Amino acid sequence: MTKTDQTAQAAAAWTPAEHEQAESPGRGRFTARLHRSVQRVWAGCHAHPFLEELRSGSLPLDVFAYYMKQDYVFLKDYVKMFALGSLKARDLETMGKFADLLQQTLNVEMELHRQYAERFGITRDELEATEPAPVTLAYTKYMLDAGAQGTLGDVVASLLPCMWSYSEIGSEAVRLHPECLDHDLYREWFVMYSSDEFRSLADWCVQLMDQLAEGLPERELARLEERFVTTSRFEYMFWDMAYRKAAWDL
Ligand SMILES: Cc1ncc(C[n+]2csc(CCO)c2C)c(N)n1
Repeated sequence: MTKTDQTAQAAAAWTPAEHEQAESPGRGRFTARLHRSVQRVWAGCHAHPFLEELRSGSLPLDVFAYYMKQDYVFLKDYVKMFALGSLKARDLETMGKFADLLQQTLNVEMELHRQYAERFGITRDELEATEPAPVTLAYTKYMLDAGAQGTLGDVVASLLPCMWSYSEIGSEAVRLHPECLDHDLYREWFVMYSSDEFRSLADWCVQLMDQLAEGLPERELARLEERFVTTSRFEYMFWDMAYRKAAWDL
């Protein structure tokens, strides 16, 4: 069996848990539809060998370092989605929330990212000099284009898989594979993405998506769903790119 077959088999065996619960806040209506539409893709992420090995602690350090570098260039563009969120929002509360997220991610989380990377032997210069891999570039440019051309709904539908899937990956890992917290270096990654703070951020974004979808015609809902499915597929490809350390051929 090839790695891809194994991943598909593991994905089929993986059973969704918390996020399927009807009482979860904001998981009603449109976001329930979104979640259903990416079930196979997200299950593929959970079951990807990158995450399996990260959870068991057997992921080679050089593979994680490659992921960290690509993630850093990803974040540089991703935070611009928060700027677009602030620009396209119509009420002060949402404008302020996106402005806070921009400030927090750009000035606090990215600094933490630099410090964490140093523990893997990646210097700040090396991080700054990282050239985006094809998948990183395609993902961020697709997302920024969808956000720039579209409404606040397009911004949120495009950036949501990043937050929601990471929150699900972090909390499911800690719940089902508590040994993921035993690793000296990878522990921090799981602590961050399984935190209550992170979950409330994802919940806020899910609720905002539901509010924005209310009353929209099916034609627009279908476009938002397509954004959400596409960036979810890019999330899967990002894991796969990092695992294979996939870069430009020439
Ligand atoms: C490829 C990729 N996808 C998602 C995340 C997770 N993430 C990045 S920024 C952010 C919101 C602010 O913390 C979240 C959840 C990541 N790091 N890398």
